[in-house]
Amino acid sequence: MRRSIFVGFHRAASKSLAHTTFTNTTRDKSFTENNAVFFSLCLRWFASSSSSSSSSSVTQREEGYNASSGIASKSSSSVVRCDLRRGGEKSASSSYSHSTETTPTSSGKIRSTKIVDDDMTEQQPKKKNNHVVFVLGGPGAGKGTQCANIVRDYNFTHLSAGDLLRAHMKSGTEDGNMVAQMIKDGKIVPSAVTVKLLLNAMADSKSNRFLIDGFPRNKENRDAWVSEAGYDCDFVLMYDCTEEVMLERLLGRNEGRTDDNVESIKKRFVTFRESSVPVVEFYETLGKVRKVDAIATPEEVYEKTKESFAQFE
Ligand SMILES: Nc1ncnc2c1ncn2[C@@H]1O[C@H](COP(=O)(O)OP(=O)(O)O)[C@@H](O)[C@H]1O
Ligand SMILES: O=c1ccn([C@@H]2O[C@H](COP(=O)(O)OP(=O)(O)O)[C@@H](O)[C@H]2O)c(=O)[nH]1
Repeated sequence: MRRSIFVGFHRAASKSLAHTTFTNTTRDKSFTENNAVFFSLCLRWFASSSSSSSSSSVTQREEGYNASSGIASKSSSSVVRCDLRRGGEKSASSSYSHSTETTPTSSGKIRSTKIVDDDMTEQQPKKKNNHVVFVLGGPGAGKGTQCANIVRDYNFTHLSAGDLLRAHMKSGTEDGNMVAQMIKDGKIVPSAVTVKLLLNAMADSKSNRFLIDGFPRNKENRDAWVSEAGYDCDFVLMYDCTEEVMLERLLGRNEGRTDDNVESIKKRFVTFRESSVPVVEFYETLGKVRKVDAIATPEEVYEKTKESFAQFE
């Protein structure tokens, strides 16, 4: 990691020098040359300091960089894994900060992507043969209904994050009680809990095709997933529906759920708008979203859905 920061710094410095050299007037050339000497000394100092573990100033530089870019260091990501094994009680916001796009400067972006990639390949061997489709859409959009069709026709295993959480809340543990209250309030359960449940369910399955229904519900969920699973989804299947239609469907669902009442539904809609829509938008920037109009009949919605699964026939 230090090496990649050094390379990034070297590139940024070289770029800055090149820019200065080609744009300044002759009068400024001596200043530019002095600058070059200064930068060169800095680089030498930086390189020698990087190789010495006792240099506090370089460590501060590195920590400061990580803090501003939101990149978890190697040591912090291993702490997260320990927490997951223990039961994931740590709050999601403090556990996960892996990200590739939060770095404030453009030169930082290049460096941060490299660091994340290094961490992934070194610590998280990718399970390249797993296919994961995230199934998203507002509450009541018809995700579960369509997942049942996909499972029947394309040999996928359906993992509903909501169902896993509802089973967990019945455990009677402190964690389970917390989940029960969060579901009633339409809040998003900490990523550590949900990711652990999902990965455990996947580990128990012989399948390598998974429909993960109702997850990730926010960007933090997604980052936690990538951090722990070591890979992202193949694509996101997004069921697009109006709140009016979803409300009607939810009130007619009759599955005895604690959150299918008007008060909870309104809260779930707010959570969906504020937290889940942004994660869909994030995946849109990656070109991974396949949107399906969910207002039509279940059969019509499935006809559209099938277009995304041709590769799995
Ligand atoms: N296209 C559709 N048209 C009408 N009702 C639907 C449609 N899709 C699902 N439903 C019904 O709406 C309710 C919510 O569907 P569900 O699949 O449970 O949604 P989600 O998993 O997105 O919360 C269920 O009662 C289901 O039978
Ligand atoms: O990844 C998830 C999935 C679900 N939930 C919680 O479980 C509830 C029900 O989710 P589910 O997907 O079962 O139902 P939907 O609201 O989509 O119909 C949500 O409102 C959240 O409180 C969560 O916190 N994280």
